[in-house]
Amino acid sequence: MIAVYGAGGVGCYVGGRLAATGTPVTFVGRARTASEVAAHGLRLTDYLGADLRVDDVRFETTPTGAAGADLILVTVKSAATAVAADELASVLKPGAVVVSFQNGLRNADVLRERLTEQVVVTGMVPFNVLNRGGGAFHQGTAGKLDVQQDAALAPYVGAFEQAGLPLTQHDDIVPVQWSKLLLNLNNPINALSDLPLRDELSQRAYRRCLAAAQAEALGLLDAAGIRPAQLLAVPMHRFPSVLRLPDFLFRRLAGKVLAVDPHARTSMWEDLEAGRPTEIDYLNGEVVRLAESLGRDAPVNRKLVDLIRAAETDRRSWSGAELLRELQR
Ligand SMILES: NC(=O)C1=CN([C@@H]2O[C@H](COP(=O)(O)OP(=O)(O)OC[C@H]3O[C@@H](n4cnc5c(N)ncnc54)[C@H](OP(=O)(O)O)[C@@H]3O)[C@@H](O)[C@H]2O)C=CC1
Ligand SMILES: CC(C)(CO)C(=O)C(=O)O
Repeated sequence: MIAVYGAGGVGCYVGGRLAATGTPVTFVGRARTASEVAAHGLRLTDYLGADLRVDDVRFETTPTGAAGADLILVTVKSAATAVAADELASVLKPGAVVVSFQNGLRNADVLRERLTEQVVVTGMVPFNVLNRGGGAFHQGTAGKLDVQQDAALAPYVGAFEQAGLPLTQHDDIVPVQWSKLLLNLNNPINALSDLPLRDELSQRAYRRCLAAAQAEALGLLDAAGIRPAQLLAVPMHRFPSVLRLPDFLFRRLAGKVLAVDPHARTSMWEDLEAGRPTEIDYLNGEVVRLAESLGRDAPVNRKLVDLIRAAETDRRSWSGAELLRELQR
């Protein structure tokens, strides 16, 4: 049996796709999600036109829902990982395989520290999941699932393939995680813009903010000897120059980036909207930490951390020009 621990956007979508193709899945999450799913079942759609339903969903609201699971997909937000790990430690059987399908760099380590009798594998979800409400979840952008190569995953490879979400196994997942983090540097910009991703990325001023955050991070990664993996058609080190292009050229050369669901936003926008703490410390905060470890500074990413911290208590929306000015100060 597979358990999803933290059944929200990513968990309901990935677990739902597995369940829709006949894999037994138990979802563990909050009561509000449980009642939505009890009322409507799960509906999983994607940008390619897939439209799947799961009517009979096993949804539990206590950690014991994961007891007996052979594979556990952890999909809580980063700040909730330590608590989830402690809860899992009290119910999981020895030898169970736990995959972190979370953003950031350190969630799998947090799980590993606490789940000493289980096998913890680092994973990464490259695509966007939109929670449409009423048990409906939509994959808005392309991408498969990335994981650290591990023999313990062998029994589950077929199920993911059948679900249309094959696992790409990597010898070293760290450069993949850093590349995803470079993309996630947009999360605070998107959240501060208060716009859907497509509208935000259509505007050069916001893209210049992202280019500044990425260029800063890329310089630090270079100094640290870390080479981010290539996730999309363009190598990561060329992203800032593509982002800085005028709108008409950007549309022509990187139009695919804008072919995202018109309603899709980042998970950080969802957190601000719901009044929850964000993952800013685990995303742009990692760039600030990397700078500190090198005896350097990361003023653009530090400013984005500060702006999101402020927005967590007192929210306002920023135009692209305003945000760019603030980051250049
Ligand atoms: N959304 C997206 O498009 C993408 C997100 N990601 C990453 O995936 C991870 C998950 O994100 P996302 O799915 O958006 O997050 P969500 O907030 O939608 O889902 C997480 C769910 O887990 C619940 N939860 C937290 N702690 C526990 C617990 N101890 N037991 C049971 N349930 C718990 C949360 O409830 P509560 O809110 O009450 O804490 C929430 O309902 C993050 O790291 C995110 O950055 C990666 C790619 C895309
Ligand atoms: C896929 C992406 C980059 C944007 O939705 C994301 O990871 C997030 O929202 O956290």
